[in-house]
Amino acid sequence: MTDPLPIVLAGCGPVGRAYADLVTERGRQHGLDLRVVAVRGRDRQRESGEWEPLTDLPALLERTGARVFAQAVPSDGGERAAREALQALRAGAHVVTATKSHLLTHWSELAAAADAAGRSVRISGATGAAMPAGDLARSVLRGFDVPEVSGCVNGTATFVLDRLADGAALEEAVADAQRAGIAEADPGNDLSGADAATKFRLISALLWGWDPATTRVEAESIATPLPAVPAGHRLRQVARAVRDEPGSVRVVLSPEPEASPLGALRGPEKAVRYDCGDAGEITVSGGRSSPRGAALAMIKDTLGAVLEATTGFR
Ligand SMILES: NC(=O)C1=CN([C@@H]2O[C@H](COP(=O)(O)OP(=O)(O)OC[C@H]3O[C@@H](n4cnc5c(N)ncnc54)[C@H](OP(=O)(O)O)[C@@H]3O)[C@@H](O)[C@H]2O)C=CC1
Ligand SMILES: N[C@@H](CC=O)C(=O)O
Repeated sequence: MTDPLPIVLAGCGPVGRAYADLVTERGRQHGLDLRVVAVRGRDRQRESGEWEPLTDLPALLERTGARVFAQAVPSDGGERAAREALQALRAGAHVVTATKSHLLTHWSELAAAADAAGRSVRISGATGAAMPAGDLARSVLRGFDVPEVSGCVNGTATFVLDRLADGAALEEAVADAQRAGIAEADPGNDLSGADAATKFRLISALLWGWDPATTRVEAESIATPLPAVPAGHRLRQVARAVRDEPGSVRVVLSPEPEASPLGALRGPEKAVRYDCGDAGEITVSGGRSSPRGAALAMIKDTLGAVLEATTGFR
């Protein structure tokens, strides 16, 4: 077993709690002594015992000797997520995040801070929960010269489209997705394609170095009545980016053959298909779309950040 590896965790909602519950046990399986030494909420934090008022993050990171800063705070565009991730990198901690919004706005700044500090930013939890689509884009397909990537990365959309095809009303299908813990409390970004576009802006950044802040999005919303679908096909919310059309992500409702990787998805399943040119097509699918799935993705990233000598987003 290694020396203790202290972790400061921001966010104790469903994802943060599942991460805190599992990270020590999963670390031990790999010979690492991972310990969450402090948890931070909106206005409060807990080091040991009682919750206390929130203090300055850099001082907390220094006092605890944190090696990892794990983020599972709302993807609501607030400036605090970006500020704290930058503070953590400058303090010498790796950043592992399921939070998406600051990655869209501060990608370049985070990459520069991570490279300067020799630390990683790992974002699997933000690019499809437990499905390792981000890992393929980040490192696994290196050298394959990928010209195109497409996929269904919003579990709510796949679930809702199938329920609508079976005759359910939109409100009923969305309520079912919320009860199943897939749809957000405000499902607007799930239905409009904005969440799928966000994940593809991040995947394209990992794959081709595009800056998510300047990536343009065109997205088609799920709304009834749905377009007609040929026999043997299922309607899917498909996100797509093409290497030779830099800085552009499209999300469309597309009929996919039932036997194809995207048409065959069921419930909240997700899949990403990488066209790898001469290496052929590679599709990754599955992985739980849930708070526990996102927490496990963060744990995988924590182990990767600590065990692998990479810096920045790659
Ligand atoms: N749920 C899922 O399946 C998935 C979620 N994600 C992402 O994971 C993140 C966490 O999601 P979830 O666990 O549902 O939690 P929430 O997004 O509901 O966040 C709740 C936690 O964040 C804390 N919080 C609220 N505002 C801030 C802030 N400004 N700074 C720091 N902490 C804050 C709250 O503190 P307090 O307790 O004090 O109120 C609470 O502990 C989100 O960004 C989400 O998009 C990613 C993939 C899948
Ligand atoms: N609401 C999202 C959850 C994860 O990002 C989805 O439906 O995929």
